[in-house]
Amino acid sequence: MRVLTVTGVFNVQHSVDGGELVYVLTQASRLLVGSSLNMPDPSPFKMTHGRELWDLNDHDASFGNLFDKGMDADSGFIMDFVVDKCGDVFQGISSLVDVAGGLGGATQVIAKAFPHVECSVLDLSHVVANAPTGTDVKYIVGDMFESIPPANAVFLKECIKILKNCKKAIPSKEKGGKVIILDIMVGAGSSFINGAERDEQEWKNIILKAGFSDYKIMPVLGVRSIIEAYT
Ligand SMILES: C[S@@+](CC[C@H](N)C(=O)[O-])C[C@H]1O[C@@H](n2cnc3c(N)ncnc32)[C@H](O)[C@@H]1O
Repeated sequence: MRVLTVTGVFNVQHSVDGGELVYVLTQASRLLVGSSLNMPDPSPFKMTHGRELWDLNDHDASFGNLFDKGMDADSGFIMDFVVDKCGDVFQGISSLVDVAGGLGGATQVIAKAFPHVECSVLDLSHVVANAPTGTDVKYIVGDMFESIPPANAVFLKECIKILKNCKKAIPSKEKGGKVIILDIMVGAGSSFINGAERDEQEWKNIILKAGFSDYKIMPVLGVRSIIEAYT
């Protein structure tokens, strides 16, 4: 809700009795609302397609392809800003694996900007099958829940479920190891992931709970930030 408030979809008001915050529609979000505000369960996506998003990607090749290309385009766009504003993050790294990196839109930008970094993408077989060939990026088929190939740095964009696995794949901070997370952050450091909002304190909790000892946050563009986590 905080993301939607910052981006103008809702306004926040205090309730008349001064108690809980109340979210109200803005002129923009009124355009999105039909006759009812009730959100159906199962989700509209599942009702339309018969499966949740991630399920469909695997079962419908043309939909999966479209989704992967969309993510790829978004990664290419945002990574130009990351390299420009937070390029230091990739200095001193010798190898990097982009976990669940899709078609490698982000990794391709990193590989071009930092040719000394040996870059790989880890993703599922049906995604890697469509990955570009003839580039400096290596594509690895694998399951991030099982294991992550060892690298100096692990890169995650919009996929933080497997932080503990990522920690196992990198060396210590002293040896240059880090996990680099690119995700959405709003306002004074809160973020939105798969429907959950996280402010800086919540990020800190997640990172420390995953066993990391320290972290650093750098804003990139709009609501996106880079978060570095160290062992
Ligand atoms: C939201 S997309 C993100 C793609 C890419 N990181 C980006 O931002 O452009 C999620 C990716 O996770 C991959 N994925 C899902 N489950 C996975 C698993 N168990 N192991 C490896 N990759 C997985 C999907 O195939 C998909 O490419």
